[in-house]
Formats: sequence, structure tokens, C-alpha cells
Amino acid sequence: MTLDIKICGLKTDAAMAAALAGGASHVGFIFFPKSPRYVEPAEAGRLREAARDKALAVAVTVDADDAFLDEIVARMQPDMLQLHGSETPERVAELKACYGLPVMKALSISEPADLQRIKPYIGVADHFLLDSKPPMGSQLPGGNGVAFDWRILAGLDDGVEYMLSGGLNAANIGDALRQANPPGIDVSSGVESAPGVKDPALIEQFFRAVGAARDDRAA
Ligand SMILES: O=C(O)c1ccccc1NCC(=O)[C@H](O)[C@H](O)COP(=O)(O)O
Repeated sequence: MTLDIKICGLKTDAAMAAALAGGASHVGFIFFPKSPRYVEPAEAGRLREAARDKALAVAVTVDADDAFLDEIVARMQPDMLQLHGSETPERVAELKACYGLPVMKALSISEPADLQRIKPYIGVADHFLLDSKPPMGSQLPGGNGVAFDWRILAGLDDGVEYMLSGGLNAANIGDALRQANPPGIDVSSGVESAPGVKDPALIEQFFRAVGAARDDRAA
């Protein structure tokens, strides 16, 4: 089975090169100004060129207005939108129709009942990113480096296209893959040396840990 792997919050050529060398299927750019991972749309457009025909370039936005989305789509030319705010199913449908791009809707999970929040988006969003709830006081809806209880995902209906996200790193990715067996995974803080500073060596370590966990399962 293939495993989608998204490295999120890229800001440098070195981090992009490490993500592509490791075999990332998705590379993410953050357009939330309060984030230490924020990139200007034009700079994301430059960085994403390295990923063309190699990985899908994902624009991560949070309740963005039409003008900002127009600018991001024009300058970055993303392959996919990740909506990480409180966008309704109607807004997801509207943006899909407007830009003709697949949409990944991020939803935060902390208890089994949270899985019910997926239902209204089924048939509207193309993918889901299931992330942790931000800790109290966090300014960021994502990228907090906090994991949730992956066993909750056992209650998910088969066939939901999702990425497991939140607090993943080289040390815990093996357990996450064993417990949840997700179709995709996403990492940001776990491959950083400081908030917003991607470390190519940690990116490489993450891919090695994923490979080792997958080899164990195949054996
Ligand atoms: O990463 C951010 O700074 C961010 C800010 C605002 C909205 C979303 C954000 N990140 C989205 C992601 O897809 C992250 O990879 C995801 O939340 C997991 O982050 P982490 O727990 O740090 O691995």
C-alpha cells in the first residue's frame, strides 16, 4: 500500500531538497501570517518549482478571504488547497468550484465524537487532514507539535482519504503507523530544530524511520 507523506511548512531550498530526496508526496506552504512558517505567496511560488512533477504543492490557509486566495493561487500555483480554519462544507465546495483544485479539509481530533465532524464534508472535500486540537493559548490552529490518541481513528469509516497529523516525529512515527495504519501522514514541528526552522537532517531521519516501520510491517 502506498503511503502519502507531507512535509509541511517549508521555507527554504534546503528543506525542500530534503523533502523531495526523502520521497515526499506532498509539500506544504503556510499562509497564516502569525505562523513562524509563513511564506509570502511569491516566495512559495519560487520554492514550489522544485517540486513540479515530483510532489504535490499544498497551500495551507486559515479562513482566508477571496482576495488572499486569489493571490496565493496566482503566485504559487498550488496543486491542492488545505483549509485549516473553520471553513464550512459550503465554503469548501465554493473554493473547489472557483479554483478547480482538490481540497484537503483539516479537522482537529481529541475524542471519538470528533470523527462525526467529518461527515458533512464527505463528497465535498477530496481529502482530510486529521490533526490535534491546538493547546490552550496557542496562536496557531496547526503546527503545534502535539499528538492526539491515534487509537481514536479505529472508529473511522473505511475509505476516508486522510492524513494523520499532529506531533509526529522520527521517534513516534512507527507507533503511529502501527496503531492507525493511515493512508497518509503529515509532519511539521517534528522535523524542525526551532519553531519554523526545518532541519534537513531531521527530515532525512523522519523518512528513515518511516521506511524502517514499513519494512517491519512487511517482514
Ligand atoms: O504549521 C503551522 O504553523 C500552521 C499554521 C496555521 C495553520 C496550519 C498550520 N500547519 C498545518 C499543518 O499541516 C501541520 O503540518 C500540522 O498541523 C501538523 O503540525 P505538527 O504538529 O507541527 O507536525
